[in-house]
Amino acid sequence: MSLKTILFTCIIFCILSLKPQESDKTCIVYLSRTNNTKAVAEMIQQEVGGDLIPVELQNPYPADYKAIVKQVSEENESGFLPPFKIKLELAKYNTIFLGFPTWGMQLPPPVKSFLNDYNLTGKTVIPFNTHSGYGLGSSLRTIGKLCPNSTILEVFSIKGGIERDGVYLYIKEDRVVEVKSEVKNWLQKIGMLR
Ligand SMILES: Cc1cc2nc3c(=O)[nH]c(=O)nc-3n(C[C@H](O)[C@H](O)[C@H](O)COP(=O)(O)O)c2cc1C
Repeated sequence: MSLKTILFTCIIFCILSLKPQESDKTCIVYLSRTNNTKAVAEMIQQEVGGDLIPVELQNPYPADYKAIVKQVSEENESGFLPPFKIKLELAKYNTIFLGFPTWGMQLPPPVKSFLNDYNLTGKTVIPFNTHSGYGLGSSLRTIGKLCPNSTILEVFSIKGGIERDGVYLYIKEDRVVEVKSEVKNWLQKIGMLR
């Protein structure tokens, strides 16, 4: 083998080993009604890359706040899991950021559907959340129960809107800078920054 061929082989080998493998792929699955959780999802994507995957349902929730609160409460009571509009292709992702608002101090029913329908065994799940000031409720315990064979990293949770009081998107203008910095610190802490 000539020196040229050996050099060429070495260069190709180096390029291939630098290319991210299929199993290194990241996605950011998120549920968002008034775009606060979406804003955080986009900040995460800006820092770590990955595919943004919004949760879309076969039957969207009502626009009216009182009506959605009532429906969610009934679904939590009955254990109804709302079906997704399309089947997601998650096999290629090894790291899944999972974003959701707090609904009724619980994990929203569509996120329960997600964890029930998709097998996340062996994957790293990174939860993030927005709420109107009351925190995560029982969400994290439910995530732990529904993905017992995943590695779950530390959650990021921050105040978003207060739809009840007519405050929809709260993560905007000056608050974007603050939240971006908190997102970056969290990503650093959990070892997700390159
Ligand atoms: C049906 C429903 C129930 C909610 N329940 C709670 C709650 O229990 N605790 C809380 O802090 N916020 C609650 N919120 C407020 C949202 O968690 C908060 O506005 C969040 O930032 C919305 O995220 P989004 O803009 O991504 O939809 C609720 C909102 C809705 C629509």
